Amino acid sequence: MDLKNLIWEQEGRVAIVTFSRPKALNALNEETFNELARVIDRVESDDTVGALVLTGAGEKAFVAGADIGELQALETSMAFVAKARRGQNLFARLEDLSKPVIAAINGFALGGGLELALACDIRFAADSARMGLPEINLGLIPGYGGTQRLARLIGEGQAKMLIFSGKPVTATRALELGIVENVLPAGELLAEAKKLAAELAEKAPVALALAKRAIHDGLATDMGTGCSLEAHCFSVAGGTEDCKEGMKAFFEKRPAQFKGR
Ligand SMILES: C/C=C/C(=O)SCCNC(=O)CCNC(=O)[C@H](O)C(C)(C)COP(=O)(O)OP(=O)(O)OC[C@H]1O[C@@H](n2cnc3c(N)ncnc32)[C@H](O)[C@@H]1OP(=O)(O)O
Repeated sequence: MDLKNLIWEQEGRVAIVTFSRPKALNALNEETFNELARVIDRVESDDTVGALVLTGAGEKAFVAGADIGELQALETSMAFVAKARRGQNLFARLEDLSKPVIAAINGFALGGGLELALACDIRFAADSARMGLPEINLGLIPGYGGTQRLARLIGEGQAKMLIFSGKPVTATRALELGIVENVLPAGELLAEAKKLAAELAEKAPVALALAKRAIHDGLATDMGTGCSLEAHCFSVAGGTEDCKEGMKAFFEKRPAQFKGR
């Protein structure tokens, strides 16, 4: 892909996208948002891609937030609303991808950078990484979904601790809080994230997409409605050729060959 602030690589069925704005610690500007939207379109539509890994260029930062220079240039309250909605809508599209998205947090994930990671399905962090929502120090609050996703992920009190204080936490503390699912030595982070992505990319694509849908949409509703949604996703998966192949492969004691239908 022809990109300036992102680097697109593909290894087998895994797409690896690296945020690369070295002079701004990979901060998210409008141009990067436009490119991320194109990447999301590509991942969703490209059947050769079964999973996506996001990471940051360099050792210092994953993504150090929204571009503060662009925020400083905003002059009206409606401009701030538009800025927030732009990021919220883009991250919602990332979260809505039918394929698994793994964040490999290689360094600072601050503000919009952590909000980006929170819109991913699974977060791996380097043991040297630090993450937080420091917008309060700029007289702002998180604006790309961070107040909503973090509170749902780690609970209201812990989310308030991070958002009110603006203080970053270490990767180890992030693991304790449930912000990340794994912490690894920095030198092993990307390899392990790609390894998991490759494993997930070989699963039955429709079943994996339905599991993601049932979990995500179920959390937005009550248990009864969520279980009803699960039953319908279960039935759709049950009607796929891949389900028939999976069960046939089990009895024939061989690996299943899933085709995504
Ligand atoms: C809705 C979402 C809102 C938001 O996300 S608001 C922004 C939230 N993020 C932050 O507040 C983090 C801002 N960055 C920092 O606090 C620091 O950076 C770090 C702690 C990450 C690293 O500090 P250090 O090691 O001293 O590096 P350095 O000199 O501050 O940064 C290197 C260059 O990167 C630029 N930069 C860093 N973060 C951003 C950013 N978020 N937007 C624009 N530029 C950024 C700096 O200005 C500087 O540039 P130069 O070398 O020209 O002085």
